[in-house]
Amino acid sequence: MNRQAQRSGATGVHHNRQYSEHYLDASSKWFNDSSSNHIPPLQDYNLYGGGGGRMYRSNAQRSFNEYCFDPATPPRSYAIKKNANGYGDEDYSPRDFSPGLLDLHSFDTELLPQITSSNLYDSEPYIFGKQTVRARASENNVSNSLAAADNAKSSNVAKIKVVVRKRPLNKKEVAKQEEDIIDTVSDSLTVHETKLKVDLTQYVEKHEFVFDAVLNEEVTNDEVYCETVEPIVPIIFQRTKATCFAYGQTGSGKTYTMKPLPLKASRDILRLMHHTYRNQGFQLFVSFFEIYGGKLFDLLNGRKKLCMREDGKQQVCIVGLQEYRVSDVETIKELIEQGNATRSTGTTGANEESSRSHAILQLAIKRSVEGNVSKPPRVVGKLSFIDLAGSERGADTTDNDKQTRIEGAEINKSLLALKECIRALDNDQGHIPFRGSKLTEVLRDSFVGNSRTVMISCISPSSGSCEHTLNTLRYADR
Ligand SMILES: Nc1ncnc2c1ncn2[C@@H]1O[C@H](COP(=O)(O)OP(=O)(O)OP(=O)(O)O)[C@@H](O)[C@H]1O
Repeated sequence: MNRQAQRSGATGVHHNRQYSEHYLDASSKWFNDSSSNHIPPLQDYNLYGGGGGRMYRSNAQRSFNEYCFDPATPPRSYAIKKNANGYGDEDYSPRDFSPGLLDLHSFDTELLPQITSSNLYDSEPYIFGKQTVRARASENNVSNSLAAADNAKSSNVAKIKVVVRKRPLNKKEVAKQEEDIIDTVSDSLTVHETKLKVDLTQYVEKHEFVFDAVLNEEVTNDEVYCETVEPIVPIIFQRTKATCFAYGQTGSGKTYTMKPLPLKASRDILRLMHHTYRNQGFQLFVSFFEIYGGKLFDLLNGRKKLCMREDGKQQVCIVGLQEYRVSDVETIKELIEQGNATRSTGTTGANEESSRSHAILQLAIKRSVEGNVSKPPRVVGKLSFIDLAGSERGADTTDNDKQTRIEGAEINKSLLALKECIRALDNDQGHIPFRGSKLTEVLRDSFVGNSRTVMISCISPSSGSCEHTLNTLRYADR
């Protein structure tokens, strides 16, 4: 009891310390400094209900949609047409889609060549007429310095960041009188593992870990976003590919953590596109697929089976994957909801099955080559969100059911391969072992070149999950 009380005290201290600093940072970045603020303030940041939203609401002044109007976007009624099963299908007009990741004649999986800040803003093909050029000159100067600031910021964003998120005890755990065995203080945490001696007396073994950030059970989804994805959003305009994934046992909070992130990121991306990078020809595309039993399924196209190929330049392409060009938050929200619904209803026993698949949502920023709109746009940067299969599923290899064993082995393979790739990236190894699994092959282009990786390790605080929690923390430990 005493220990428990002390521990919650420590957690509180950590929370205050960490986030009082963060709020200062966030406020100066987002709304206090309105003169240099390149992203307009948010109106409602709490769509999924998980976040506190307290950082943003009081300062909202303008409707976000003011910045998001793009006549090239198909009407929303076009974007989401569902059949009787609730899946999107052939009702879509082909004109609503990009060519898909595998258009062998497109440059889709290739990055645009380096664009310096100055020519990024001087690029005339997007400007219609000389008067407009002059009128926009001063605007562009401002944008120039803002982009330069983004460039400077990008060099400060760590190549790999590992964050641990502890969820609160749930009702079931409380009913079973399970204890919270995790202490968090600042960026470190301690697991108190109860063990038995040979004479059956109990003792507690402490396991200490330090990470780039430790988020305790009081931390909201908004705060998770600020700590993880928000810093990398501006740099995907600077030819960077970034990956954010959640790792942890089933029920540890991976989906709860990951679900709001793409929408929050899309809002910021659109805000940058319509403000800092206005008239620069950037386009945003969304795709959403899952890897289940080593096979790929399109979550925005009725779980259509997809296949992966490598082109002559060893660029990975996903044949037939639908990508939607989007320019407003509402459409993105609907696409994400559609994908999530497809993920869980596409197989029997929603939760059970969702923990056996890896869901990958990608936000790609593209731009036409040298302003030539007749050519397919090229990828400038990409942000991938991955809700991984439950980590303990990889251990299902002893299950009697053959299918479960095969799935378990596949998950095991992909999680190990992912860890190997991250380790290789972390050590700046020239060779990244992508071929270890479908998951890492699909992510190949997100790991090469200028990349950023954020791993969110989700843990349950309960004594009953101690072994899984230790496994998760050891996986995340660098
Ligand atoms: N930080 C949190 N605060 C409050 N509730 C949480 C938190 N994290 C998770 N939960 C709740 O715990 C339950 C399990 O979470 P979630 O479905 O995200 O787990 P998961 O790791 O994605 O599981 P699976 O691998 O089976 O998909 C959900 O009901 C979720 O709402």
